[in-house]
Amino acid sequence: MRIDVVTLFPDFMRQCAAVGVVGRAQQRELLQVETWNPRDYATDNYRTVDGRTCGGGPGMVMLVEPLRAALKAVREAAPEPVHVIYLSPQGTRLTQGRVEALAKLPRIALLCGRYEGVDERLLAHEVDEELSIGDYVLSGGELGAAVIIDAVGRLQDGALNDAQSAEQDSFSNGLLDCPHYAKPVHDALGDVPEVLLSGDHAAIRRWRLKQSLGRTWLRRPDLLAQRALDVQSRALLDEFRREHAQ
Ligand SMILES: CN1CCN(C(=O)c2nonc2N)CC1
Repeated sequence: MRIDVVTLFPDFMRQCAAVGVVGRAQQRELLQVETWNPRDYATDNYRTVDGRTCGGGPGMVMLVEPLRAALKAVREAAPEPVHVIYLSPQGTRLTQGRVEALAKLPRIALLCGRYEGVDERLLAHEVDEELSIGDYVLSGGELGAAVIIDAVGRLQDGALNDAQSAEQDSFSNGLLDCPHYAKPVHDALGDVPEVLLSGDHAAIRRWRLKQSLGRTWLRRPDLLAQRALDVQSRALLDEFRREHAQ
């Protein structure tokens, strides 16, 4: 998969994509991340990329032309069609389901706005999707782009080793993750739950599912409402609720 990032801070984005699982995915050529700076497509000697907002008011707006020229270069850089995403609080909230769909595409481009944002005409004609990483205001789209690069990059086949992919499965079923423990088994802070030391893999799977269901019920009931539970999950959640009520 190829991800092209249009950003005024290419070094920052390259560093974000160079570490950990995503960095390894790039080394293994499972993922390619390229950056494009709109300043390189500005038409004046000052490499201007922003202008005063029409109608007055504070702040500046990113100009159409440098971004349009940068996106043209992105599209021409490889043959596959590009799905262009603009990061913005006005976008659809990013979910794991959307991440999994994006991870299957051959290419995406991430447009990172700064200042007050991007001229609406550019968004209307060049952007396929607006996505938000949350209901808060950042200084630019780069952190949202980094989130997408990480979440999508780690899903590329071969990016995660077997142990890590287990962790991913526990969330991708729409539930919060279960608790995790490492050594020592007994610690001043408490003990590791007995079932995890039992070697009974069926019991461990049940315990982890029960904890995920219970945590989701307690912390994110909205996620649970979106999800049909099978007979076993319903029974495990009822058990958790009874124990929690005591
Ligand atoms: C112009 N710029 C404003 C700030 N911004 C965000 O707050 C944001 N991006 O993705 N989710 C978000 N929330 C990115 C775009």
